[in-house]
Amino acid sequence: MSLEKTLAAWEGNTVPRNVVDAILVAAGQSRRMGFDKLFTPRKGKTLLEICLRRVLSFSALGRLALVIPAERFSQAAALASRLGIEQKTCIVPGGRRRQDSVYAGLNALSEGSPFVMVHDAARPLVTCELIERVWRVALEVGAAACGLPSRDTVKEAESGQNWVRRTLDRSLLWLIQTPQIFRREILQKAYEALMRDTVEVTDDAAAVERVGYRVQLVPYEGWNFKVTSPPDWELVWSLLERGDG
Ligand SMILES: Nc1ccn([C@@H]2O[C@H](COP(=O)(O)OP(=O)(O)OP(=O)(O)O)[C@@H](O)[C@H]2O)c(=O)n1
Ligand SMILES: C[C@](O)(CO)[C@H](O)COP(=O)(O)O
Repeated sequence: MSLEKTLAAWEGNTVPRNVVDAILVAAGQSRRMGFDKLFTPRKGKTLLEICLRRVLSFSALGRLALVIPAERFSQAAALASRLGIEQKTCIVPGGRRRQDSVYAGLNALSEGSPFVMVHDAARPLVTCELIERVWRVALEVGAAACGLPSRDTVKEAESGQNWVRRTLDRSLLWLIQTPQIFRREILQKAYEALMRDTVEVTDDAAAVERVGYRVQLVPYEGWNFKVTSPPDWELVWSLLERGDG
């Protein structure tokens, strides 16, 4: 569906279909966790499956690039088949850095829907409502990222040391998360430049910012943390098992 038709459908309160392609990055090495946090099952479920099901509940979803470690191909293919999403899904081997994995996903989805969402599979508590909120903003302004306004005081330290250099104005600081949604051409341009310039970024919005686009932040206070180290593993499963996540 074209951008114009998408906007018209949205204004007419019809939920448009197939307008946001998604890149779900799941090709990290889980070094801080110490075991593969996305593919290791607990009571028969993996965080990857939980996250994927939540992304699939977004009704505007088009195609999906599932970016995984190459050696997990058969597991990912079995999951896609169990969920009945083989037609809409490309399973893509990831790269060394997160940005290489996103770029691999983007290339696999070339010439698709007018918007592309990037989401970390390591944030399995994402909800359909959150994705919709981010998308509404992206639809309006072209580039949107979910985040949490800082609730703590944030200090900058001396490089490599624990001495405080200064205290930052926290009213301006956000902790950035995914999902992040962009007009396709914006993300494409940003990633082409990133790869050409051999620059490293830690999120997709940073790639977009550096080629001159403005990204609007979407505040979210719900659970959407990145499952990174062992305490997060316990927390995420207890939230899921209690039905709170
Ligand atoms: N080369 C990479 C690195 C990260 N990711 C994905 O990007 C998300 C955010 O990364 P993080 O949770 O920090 O995962 P890891 O890279 O696996 O963690 P670590 O740095 O501890 O190894 C995760 O869904 C991860 O699978 C990826 O697809 N490809
Ligand atoms: C994209 C991200 O989730 C934003 O918080 C985060 O930066 C990814 O972390 P990584 O350490 O770069 O994998």
